Amino acid sequence: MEYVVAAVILLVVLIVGAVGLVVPKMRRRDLPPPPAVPTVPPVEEEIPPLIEQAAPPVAVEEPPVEAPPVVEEKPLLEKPEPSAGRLVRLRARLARSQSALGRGLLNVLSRDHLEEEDWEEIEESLITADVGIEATQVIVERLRERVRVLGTRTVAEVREQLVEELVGALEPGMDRSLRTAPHDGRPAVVLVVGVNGAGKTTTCGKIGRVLIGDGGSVLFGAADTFRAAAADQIQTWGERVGAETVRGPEGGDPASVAFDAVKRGIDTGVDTVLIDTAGRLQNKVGLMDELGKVKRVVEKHGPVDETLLVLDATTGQNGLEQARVFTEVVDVTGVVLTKLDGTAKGGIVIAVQRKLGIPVKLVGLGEGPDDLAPFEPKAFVEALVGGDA
Ligand SMILES: Nc1nc2c(ncn2[C@@H]2O[C@H](COP(=O)(O)OP(=O)(O)OP(=O)(O)O)[C@@H](O)[C@H]2O)c(=O)[nH]1
Repeated sequence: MEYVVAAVILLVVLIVGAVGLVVPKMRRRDLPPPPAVPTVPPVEEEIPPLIEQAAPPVAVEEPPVEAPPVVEEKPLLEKPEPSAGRLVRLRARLARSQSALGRGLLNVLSRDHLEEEDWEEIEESLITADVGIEATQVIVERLRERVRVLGTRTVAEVREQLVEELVGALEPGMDRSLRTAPHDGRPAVVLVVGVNGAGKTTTCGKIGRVLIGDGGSVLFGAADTFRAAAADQIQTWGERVGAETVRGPEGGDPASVAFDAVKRGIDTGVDTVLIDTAGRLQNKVGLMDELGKVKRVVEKHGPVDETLLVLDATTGQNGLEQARVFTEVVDVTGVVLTKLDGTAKGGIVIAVQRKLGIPVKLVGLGEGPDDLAPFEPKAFVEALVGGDA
């Protein structure tokens, strides 16, 4: 029995020993291989922030730094030339009239004896230059008389007398000043009227430049609402010299634009409000309705100071008929004769004044922005006749 117990114990010891040897080996085989690289915790990549955080304010007091002045970018403004002496400067623009009228006249006047047909020739020259039949007859009659009575002989003398007669026909005593100065605490109001294409919008812009050139301030009212381009056109003129333009919707009520323009002019304190009107000459009643309303509405602010009629010199005597309609509709206070540079018929100035009884106050002598001059009878006639001034 003792032997059996000892054998069992021996067996148990042997089994335990064998298991103890085998199991650790198996365990070692089951384990995953150790990582090849020793693990370092991954470093997260740093993404730069979109908005840099301002550093926390430092509580150190620093002397105040003056901010640099803000330079506002303004468009370069043009500085129109003053009106004085413009006509003399632009006299060469009357070359076409001068060669047609002046040279012809001086040629006849230089003849030794002025016979009947010479006087007829002089008469013809004046009529061709659009002086008008009536005015021509008066001028020639007076000149003839002077030559006869004074026994004038030299060309220079006859030229001088002719100049005097032409200046006389232009009634140099007429008031040609433009009423554009502010008064009674409000701006002067100028209406610019005339048929389409006469140069009305352009002239309105040029007048604005004349006034600015002479030291005033202006505001434009684009009351020609029938032609969209007219409002753009006048606005461009204004922008070039820093003048504001009040405009309305295309096809809108011209009277309402004119009213708003004058109101704005009063509010901003400009010297003159220039209103460009539409000149559709469909019929007299239509024109009267349109311009009459503009005038009535504007006059709610106070009377219109100046109504300038723009006439195209190249339309000659025909233009005079159209002009007459305007004078019947509105109280025209002055005429602006445009495009005198494009015609040989500069004598139209005399006819216009005589027929309408209204002074020519300004003349257009080109398409340039400053090609508008105050009308001076003596300087104009001298340029027209040419020769020795
Ligand atoms: N040569 C010359 N051209 C001029 C003169 N005045 C105006 N013009 C030209 O005449 C054309 C007509 O001028 P606008 O001012 O548009 O005429 P408008 O009367 O206002 O015409 P609407 O706006 O249609 O009523 C333009 O080409 C001007 O440049 C001038 O004194 N001499």
